[in-house]
Parts: sequence; structure tokens; C-alpha cells
Amino acid sequence: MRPVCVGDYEALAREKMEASHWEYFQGGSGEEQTLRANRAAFERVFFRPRVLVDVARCDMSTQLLGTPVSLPVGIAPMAYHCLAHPEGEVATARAAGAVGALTVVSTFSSRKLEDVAQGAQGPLWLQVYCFRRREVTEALIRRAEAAGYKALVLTVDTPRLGRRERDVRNGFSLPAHVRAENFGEELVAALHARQPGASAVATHARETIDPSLTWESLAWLRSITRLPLVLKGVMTGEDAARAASLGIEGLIVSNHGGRQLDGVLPALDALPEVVRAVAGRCEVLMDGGVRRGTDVLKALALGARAVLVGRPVLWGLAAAGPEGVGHVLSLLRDELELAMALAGRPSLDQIDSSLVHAP
Ligand SMILES: Cc1cc2nc3c(=O)[nH]c(=O)nc-3n(C[C@H](O)[C@H](O)[C@H](O)COP(=O)(O)O)c2cc1C
Ligand SMILES: CCCCC(=O)C(=O)O
Repeated sequence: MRPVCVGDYEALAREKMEASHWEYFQGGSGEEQTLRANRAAFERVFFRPRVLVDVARCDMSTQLLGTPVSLPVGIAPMAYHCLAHPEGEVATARAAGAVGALTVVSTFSSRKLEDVAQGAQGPLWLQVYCFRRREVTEALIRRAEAAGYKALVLTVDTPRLGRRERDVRNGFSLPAHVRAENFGEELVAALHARQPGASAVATHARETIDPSLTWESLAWLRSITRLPLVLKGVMTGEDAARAASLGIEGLIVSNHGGRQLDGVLPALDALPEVVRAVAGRCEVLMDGGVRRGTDVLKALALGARAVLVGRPVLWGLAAAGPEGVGHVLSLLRDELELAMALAGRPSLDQIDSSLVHAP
């Protein structure tokens, strides 16, 4: 039977994938406390629906940093889609574009960012990791500008990689046919070096990503690009207020899908304090554990302008290629539309905290 909800794709994807690649996708860090908590947080929030509202038409379209999108659900930046499907990020972005959804492409995409842009009909942002070698980051940003990417998403929760014990046990490394295609050979060789008892992705991150990045470094980023900046991985009101005061255009409340600091608050629980702290000065998105249209509605009610979805997109891609990605996004869109109708909130501007009873 065709999957009826996003979760149905999980088992289908698992059957198609090599076990250690699957574990890289699925895993979190440490005890995976935060990974589980991201999901559990949605179960603690309940709706307060209004009735006798005309819901004959529900409008989900909005703008994200000036980019029109047809739904407030986009694709989170994830490395190495080619582990799921040979067309990788090209297939993902094409499918997202077909439903009018935003795709955030990872620094570590397994297809060149230019090739992803060429195949996509929808809006693209580029996620950036800041390298120790600044010229590598700068060159990446220049290419993103030339290829028409509309914003940069700087990931700030990854000075090093979290310890993902599944990857450590598997001695995870990239197979030869899956490459970090945005970079030349010398920069990515370590990703393919198999070491028992170590994750090659973690070793590589330690060698390449700049762990000394600070708030002061943002001025450098600003000086080399005019694209709007989004910080991904902000989890406190303190950091959110600082970002807003620096004029950062967007924040993504995220704990990296439970893959970085284990024991961090679920992203949904951190959302309200971030929204409060920025007080409308930047656009706030969230990711982590979104698996249902009702999850999207809860995040919007708690102040997110939009959500990003991570692993379910890879499940769709592994199980059924671009059609699978398109189906995952349309399931979320249709579930959100139904939830808005049943909640008596036919447009996004009618969704606010009065819609939820949060603990
Ligand atoms: C396989 C995988 C690879 C990821 N790669 C990146 C990445 O390259 N850059 C980044 O900022 N976040 C990365 N993330 C984190 C996602 O952007 C996102 O924060 C997280 O997956 C959201 O949680 P969810 O998977 O529960 O939806 C990755 C996540 C996964 C599962
Ligand atoms: C160096 C980062 C690798 C991709 C990533 O962010 C992840 O696996 O979560």
C-alpha cells in the first residue's frame, strides 16, 4: 500500500539502505536523549480549536526572508543525500520546488550546489559551515550567489561534531561513490578514510570546521556577502537577542536533530523564548522532530514562521526517489491544511499562541 503518513516511509527506507548509512541518517549523539525529546515535545502540546469559522479555503502560502513559498514547511540542510539515492540533492530540490517548498542545501551536499540549482524550480538557501580555511568558505559563498541561492544559513551548533555512537561503532565513512561534491579532493579525502572505532565524518569535521568561530566572526561573513544571514542552532533567548541586535535576518531554533549536544532542550520547547527575545526583529524557523501536519501547526502556534523537516525527506528519497520526497512534502502539506481547517484557522496569520495549550 502507498504510504499514508510520513512515518510509513521510515520502514520502507530502512529496507533499501545499507545499515551503516541508515544509522548515520537516523542517529543522534550520546544517549540520544535529545533525539527522543524532540518528538516527545510535540506530544505535550495540545490544541484549543475554534469552531464555526469559514474554513472553505485554507491558505498556507507565505514568504521566508522575502522568498515566496507555497507552504511553511521546507527541507532542512542535510549532508550526503546520495547515500539515499543516486540523484541525491538534485532530486530532492526538484521535488521540493514542484510543491513550492524551500530547500536548504548543505555545505556537504553530494551533488554540486550549481547542479542542484539548475534542476530546482523552487527557492534555495545554502547552509554554510565556516572552515578553518576562510577562503574555502568564501569561495563557496561566491558560488552560491552566482547560482542564485537566496540566503545563507550559518550553522552555529557544530564547532565539532557530536559523538554519534552508532557511527563510531560502525566505523562510518563515505563510500567512494558519495562525495562532498562542492570541494576538491584534498579537502574531502578524510571522509572516505575508514577507521574502525571512529566516524570519518567526525574526524573530518575536526580537521576542517573552525571551532574558534565567534559573534565577532559574523562581521567577516557580512563583509563578504549581501545575502541575508540566518543562524541555525540558536537555542536560547540570550543568543537570539544578541543575533537580533546584530541585525541577523533569520534564526533556526534547532538542536541539529539531536546530533550535537545531547541533553539539550527539545527544539519545540526552546522556540517560545527565542520568539520572545527577538520580538519580531528576525524571522524565526525551527526544526527537529516534525513528522506531521499537526506538528507544523503546533510550531507555528508557538511562534515559528515556518519549520524545516530533516530525516523524513531522506526516508522519502531512499524509498521512492524524487516521487518519495514530493509525497512526503505533500502529505505534510495536506495534513497541515486539514489541521488548519479543523482548528478554525484558515490562514497563517490567524495562528497564534491562543491555539495551543502548552504545559
Ligand atoms: C543525515 C543528516 C545530515 C545532516 N547534515 C546537516 C548539515 O550538513 N548541516 C546542518 O546544518 N544540519 C545538518 N543536519 C541537521 C538538520 O539540518 C536538522 O537540524 C535536523 O535533521 C532536524 O531534525 P529532524 O531530522 O528530526 O527533522 C543533518 C541531519 C541529518 C539527519
Ligand atoms: C560536518 C557535518 C556533517 C553533516 C552534519 O551536520 C551531520 O551529519 O549532522
